[in-house]
Amino acid sequence: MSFDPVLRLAGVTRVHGDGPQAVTALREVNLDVDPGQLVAVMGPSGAGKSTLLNVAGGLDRPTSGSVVVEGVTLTDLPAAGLAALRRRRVGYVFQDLNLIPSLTAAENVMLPRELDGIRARQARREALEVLTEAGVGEIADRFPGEISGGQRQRVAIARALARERRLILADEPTGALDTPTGDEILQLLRARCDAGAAVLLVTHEPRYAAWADRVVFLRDGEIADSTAVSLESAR
Ligand SMILES: Nc1ncnc2c1ncn2[C@@H]1O[C@H](COP(=O)(O)OP(=O)(O)OP(=O)(O)O)[C@@H](O)[C@H]1O
Repeated sequence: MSFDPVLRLAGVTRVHGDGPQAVTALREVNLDVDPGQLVAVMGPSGAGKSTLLNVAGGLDRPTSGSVVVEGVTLTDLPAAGLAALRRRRVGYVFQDLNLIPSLTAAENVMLPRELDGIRARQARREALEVLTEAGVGEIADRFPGEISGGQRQRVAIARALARERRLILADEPTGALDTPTGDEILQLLRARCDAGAAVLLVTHEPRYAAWADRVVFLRDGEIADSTAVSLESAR
């Protein structure tokens, strides 16, 4: 197993827009996330948390600085290479979930694998496995409109965790879930971490940050503080 960071941000600055409207969402951010580490990102609204996640996963490009995922510098990759790397190595859970309404839960989970040329049967087997792990195996053949909000959230988590994605990026994955369900989602992320993945989790909830190994506080696009968590008893 390699001990290099799964994710390395070096001197990352992201300016949205230009001229007088320009907003510096990230300013010279340096951040490493090692295999097995869960890093929580906290900070006030507008601090740059979502921008940080988008840049880390190659959905957005930094204005300057570099982003390296498992030794590959995203900023050097052409668009096609970047898309393939995102599908294979990076799992996302977005606030708005982004499930495709015309596909069943299993098909939503299978889609990125099939885009990578994996046969449907194998992709379905993997999807059922990870949906079961996320506690929603029984609704695999239902459409997003036919399941509850909490179940949709678990399907989105399952999609992010499918196969050996090594970098999981989660933006408020517990959303409006009740506390027990939110705790279960955190348990799933934590288990993936313990199996060697790196997780970057944006959360406003201190109770969820307690599951992290480290909490990074962003303020005005800068890392204002970075604290190791040793609250084993809080989990
Ligand atoms: N596409 C964009 N164009 C212009 N400005 C943007 C864009 N995306 C984000 N911003 C600005 O960049 C700053 C950081 O936004 P970001 O969404 O990263 O913050 P956040 O910490 O995730 O906020 P929240 O907790 O409210 O989701 C904000 O000032 C925001 O208005």
